Amino acid sequence: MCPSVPLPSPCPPGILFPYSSPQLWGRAALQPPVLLPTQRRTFSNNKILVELDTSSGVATMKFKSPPVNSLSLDFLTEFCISLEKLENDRACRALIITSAIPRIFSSGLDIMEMFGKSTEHYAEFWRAVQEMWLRLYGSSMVTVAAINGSSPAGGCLIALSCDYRIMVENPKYVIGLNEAQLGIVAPFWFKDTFVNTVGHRVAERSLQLGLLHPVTEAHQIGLVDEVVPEEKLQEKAAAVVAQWLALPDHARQLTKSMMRKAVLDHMLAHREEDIQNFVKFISKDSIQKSLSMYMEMLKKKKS
Ligand SMILES: CCCCC/C=C\CCCC/C=C/C(=O)SCCNC(=O)CCNC(=O)[C@H](O)C(C)(C)COP(=O)(O)OP(=O)(O)OC[C@H]1O[C@@H](n2cnc3c(N)ncnc32)[C@H](O)[C@@H]1OP(=O)(O)O
Repeated sequence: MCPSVPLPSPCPPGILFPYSSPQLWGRAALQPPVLLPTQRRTFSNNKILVELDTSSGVATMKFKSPPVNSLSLDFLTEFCISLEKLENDRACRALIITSAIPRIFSSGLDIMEMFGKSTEHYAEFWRAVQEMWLRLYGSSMVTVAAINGSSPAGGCLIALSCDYRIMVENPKYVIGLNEAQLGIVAPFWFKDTFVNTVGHRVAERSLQLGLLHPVTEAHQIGLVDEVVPEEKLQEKAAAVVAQWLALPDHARQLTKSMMRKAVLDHMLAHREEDIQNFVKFISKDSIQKSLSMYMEMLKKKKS
């Protein structure tokens, strides 16, 4: 597996020698020595911007879907395509997810995708939500959420699915699984992801009350790992990634898989049933009414 490569000393600049240091362990290190003409690769669509620094193996993904980065079917599709590209890119070992929209990380699932649509549409939408979670929670990359704004429900799920969460210190920002406040229910795999992060008791109370936690409280309950001033966010995220990348990828990845496997397997085993449950639940008149009232409330809040 591990080729023994004679290392010149010092290494010529711009040339990557596999296994030369812990920082080079992993997918990037499995490649033969290569010249690095450019160190940055960028790809973008109208919802998401991704920049991969091929020298460090770290990609930064920025959500840029105004007004609030809501997770529409289009957004989820672009998100999954971006994740797949990075996962299959041997030069990429870590991903930082953040937002380009001021004050909002993501407003969660796009409520309009769950309102007044056909059962076929609900099924397609829910499959896309599942796919996003399966890819992110099951990612072999180091994943860090750099949360620079509010992050309710599906937005919180994205953060929870990462390996580490850093949130900007701002009394106006909130994060949590607030589904109960909308008159809907977080599905079992949202709940499992939450429980795996904050523990059963905290999750039970927070979910039943549909709480959106201010940043300091989110830190206290372990929903976010660190709180930093806005201007330190990217620097902190890079430092955390460097710490996690200092370990050999295979050991970290196998450990991650061991910790998350039961929850991922459970969802995969019940995927079709979960879609049917979602479609049945969301199509109910009472649920449609709750969503409609919630959207009204959001609009009234503005005026
Ligand atoms: C028992 C079996 C169960 C099986 C499973 C069944 C159940 C289903 C589970 C579904 C899980 C759902 C997960 C979700 O993610 S639901 C979405 C939850 N999200 C929210 O509650 C956030 C709502 N939004 C806000 O609180 C605020 O908008 C804000 C994000 C804090 C931003 O505030 P602000 O900057 O003041 O902006 P506005 O409120 O003025 O919003 C701007 C426009 O964006 C629209 N908007 C906001 N959020 C959403 C959204 N999530 N989806 C769609 N649209 C959204 C808002 O209405 C404004 O639109 P307008 O300009 O046209 O008025």
